[in-house]
Amino acid sequence: MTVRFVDSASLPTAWGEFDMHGFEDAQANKEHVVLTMGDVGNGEPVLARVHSECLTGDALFSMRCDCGNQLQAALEAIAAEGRGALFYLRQEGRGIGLLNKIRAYKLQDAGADTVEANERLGFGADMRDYSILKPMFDHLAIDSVRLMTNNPRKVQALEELGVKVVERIPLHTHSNPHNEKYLRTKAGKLGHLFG
Ligand SMILES: Nc1nc2c(ncn2[C@@H]2O[C@H](COP(=O)(O)OP(=O)(O)OP(=O)(O)O)[C@@H](O)[C@H]2O)c(=O)[nH]1
Repeated sequence: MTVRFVDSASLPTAWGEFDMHGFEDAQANKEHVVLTMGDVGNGEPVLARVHSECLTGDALFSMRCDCGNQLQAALEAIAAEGRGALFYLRQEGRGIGLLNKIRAYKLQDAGADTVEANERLGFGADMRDYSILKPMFDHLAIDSVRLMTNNPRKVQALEELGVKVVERIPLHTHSNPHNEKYLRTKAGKLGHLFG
């Protein structure tokens, strides 16, 4: 893994002023970003969100998933505390990429669920690799977090990297007719904790 810190700048947002840190994975040709607020390196557990890229949900207002709402809720929660970190990982489509996600959506339009669609395309249900987080946590001197997620595998992945997850904070957003099946499948097949 060759992720390296590149640079920082301020990022004013609707939820307040964040510091934006760039990381480059030259090997994978990926650029990742971390937004922080407050002193995250002081040894106290950090309110954190590890968010995988979802262009459709995060930027194009899609209601097929819960990604955009979770992203906003996480930034709001960090701003409300005045301290925290959002790790925005370029792992679109649970690691299969944007074009394959569009192919997966087409299969879902024809009746497949989100896991079956991945499998029909020859992928596992979740192709993400969280090891890219390690150099980011090290650079920011964060070793323990209160993690906003419904995904127990994310908690496990961080623990395996040596980051202590002192608390898992559920991140539930409103469902809608377009994402109900997707959320049911995440709970039923991917182990996400809802309710
Ligand atoms: N392959 C595939 N990826 C999807 C689909 N819907 C959303 N995604 C991707 O799923 C990922 C969701 O990432 P996160 O919100 O960080 O993680 P999560 O596993 O849902 O867990 P939480 O922390 O509880 O949100 C993003 O990369 C989305 O692009 C889908 O139907 N198929």
